[in-house]
Amino acid sequence: KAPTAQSDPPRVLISQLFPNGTYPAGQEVEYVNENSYRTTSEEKRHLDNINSEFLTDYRHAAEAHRQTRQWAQKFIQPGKTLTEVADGIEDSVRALVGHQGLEEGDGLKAGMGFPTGLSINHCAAHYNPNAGNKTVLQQDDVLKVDIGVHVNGRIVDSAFTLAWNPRYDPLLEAVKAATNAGVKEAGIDARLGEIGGVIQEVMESYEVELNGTTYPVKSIRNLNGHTINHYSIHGSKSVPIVKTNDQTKMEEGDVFAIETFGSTGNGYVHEEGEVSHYAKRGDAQKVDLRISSAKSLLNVINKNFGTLPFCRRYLDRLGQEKYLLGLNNLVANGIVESYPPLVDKKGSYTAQYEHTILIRPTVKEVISRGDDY
Ligand SMILES: O=S(=O)(c1cccs1)N(Cc1ccc(F)cc1)Cc1ncn[nH]1
Ligand SMILES: [Mn+2]
Ligand SMILES: [Mn+2]
Ligand SMILES: [Mn+2]
Repeated sequence: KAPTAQSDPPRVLISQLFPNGTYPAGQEVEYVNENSYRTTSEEKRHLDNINSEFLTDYRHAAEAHRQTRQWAQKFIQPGKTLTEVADGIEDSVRALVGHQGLEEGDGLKAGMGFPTGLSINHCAAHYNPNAGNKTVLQQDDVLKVDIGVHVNGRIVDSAFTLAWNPRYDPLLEAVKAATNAGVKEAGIDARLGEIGGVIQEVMESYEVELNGTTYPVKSIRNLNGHTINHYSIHGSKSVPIVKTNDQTKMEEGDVFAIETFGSTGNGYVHEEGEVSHYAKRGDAQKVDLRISSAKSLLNVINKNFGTLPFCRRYLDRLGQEKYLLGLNNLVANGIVESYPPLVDKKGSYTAQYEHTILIRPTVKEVISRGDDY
């Protein structure tokens, strides 16, 4: 008899839990003021209906995201290694969307949208444990869990923060509230700089006391939300998390990742440490590669990831060995972009919350909304 509930760890296909192929909608929020006509407009509803595959794939990926993260929120505890956490999350996502990603091209059908972000304390983003990493989660750590799930290239990019010492609660509350304020402000014709101002206002109304010193929570001013395109995790528009005079407006059909970061440090990150995250550039021009290992590696990247970001562990699981020289050559040639860890100052603590929202013709849909965040 087909299972009707998710297992622990999650291994039941989402498509099995929703057999008639209709997946749960995210949080749908009506547009307001001069855009309120869109709720009932025939033309806008038509535009929505001809986009039904897009919507189905997005809702499919979002349900896999929610079920994986709700398991992860219980599984992730001090004493676990980052490798165990990354493997647990990625095994679940791939099982739920039905693609292990081991045959050529399988990972392009559905699977991880990008490397699982597992960034600790002053590290805010783009950290994933490379092979041999022995890092064990500690009681006083602040861990950002940033999970990407895609179905047919429709990427859900959503993140949350875990901490086990209650002293960090105000930091996590600040960032959760700031992200929700940004999500609320978003909509058709919303100006990106204005959204940044709303986010910063909420974020910086909090403070956190650590070891007898009170720190104001700062928005990390050089991190931002972004548009998401088909098989592409970062599009042209960036959503600032501090006030700017960017008058660019959100438009019908856009997909945005609204992500905010709070910090007890400088409120500014720089690139530092060993790289795990890579992605083939969308605009990579043809280059005749001299190093054969670079040639064969580019082949593997094209067949398994396309322009989806990947990490070293994803190459390891495909059986690739001694690929670093080739990988660094692809980076040096501008064919592959590297994304080093992004860190604030040593000793500081950073937190992140992120949602993916669809600016649909008729309604704003917070596709990654769950009852957890
Ligand atoms: O910082 S980004 O590079 C960016 C690009 C333009 C505006 S923000 N980045 C996109 C990305 C890049 C590489 C990845 F492996 C995964 C994602 C934001 C992000 N990282 C995690 N979640 N969201
Ligand atoms: Mn498959
Ligand atoms: Mn993310
Ligand atoms: Mn993002």
